Amino acid sequence: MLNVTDLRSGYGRIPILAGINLDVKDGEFVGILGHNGMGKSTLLRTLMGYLPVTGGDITFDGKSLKGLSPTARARMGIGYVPQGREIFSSLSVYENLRMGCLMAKQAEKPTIDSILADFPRLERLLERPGGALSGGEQQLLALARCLCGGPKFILLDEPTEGIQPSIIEEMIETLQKLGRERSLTILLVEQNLNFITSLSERVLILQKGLIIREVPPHVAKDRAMMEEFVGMV
Ligand SMILES: Nc1ncnc2c1ncn2[C@@H]1O[C@H](COP(=O)(O)OP(=O)(O)OP(=O)(O)O)[C@@H](O)[C@H]1O
Repeated sequence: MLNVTDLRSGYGRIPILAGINLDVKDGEFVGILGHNGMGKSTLLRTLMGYLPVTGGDITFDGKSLKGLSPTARARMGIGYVPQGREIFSSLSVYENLRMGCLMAKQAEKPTIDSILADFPRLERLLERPGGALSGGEQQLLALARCLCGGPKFILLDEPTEGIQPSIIEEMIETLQKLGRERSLTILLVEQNLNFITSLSERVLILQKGLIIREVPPHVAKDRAMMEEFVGMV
């Protein structure tokens, strides 16, 4: 589905991604683990087209994404939930979901009804302004809004940041269910070991703009092994 070869990108003349190689197959959940500042968000922004590729290539379903706008990539079926959620805080939960449908030209009511069936917590908050939700509820809304666009592949940037543990568990269950029911493929970047290992079939370690190794989830789950092998925890 996604194939990334020797990908380079950065901000102006500052290089951040230094040659990323990565494959994500149809239906896979792949996690990328890395400390602050290692380039996780930069990778997702580059895959979505918000940052220019300065070297290498990205192909999605066999087509190169180079030079395509974020909107064109969204139309190809790539969804993006950025770090910090970026929901519309003055619009209600329902209006936020409508925006997700509008941007993707999806039929509104059936799409929202079907998404809400997987997000019972949001169903109780439909009239509330997005800005009046808790951090975890906003994260669920950002994910639900992204799903309104009908993506087949989702880029998820640190969904657990600043979120209480009970909602993290709910998010894990929701994503597992969505993966099964909607045959989604997910590339997730995170610092939360429990979240990433609960969801990912493979965990890749990103350090200084490079994927330095792949670890199976059972190794990533083991804090002592992670400390010893990767210097991560
Ligand atoms: N707009 C920007 N202009 C210049 N440098 C930036 C910009 N955004 C990020 N950087 C730098 O790029 C590097 C990688 O940042 P990035 O946000 O990709 O890291 P990250 O792994 O996602 O970290 P975090 O978990 O803190 O979000 C950092 O050194 C950061 O300071």
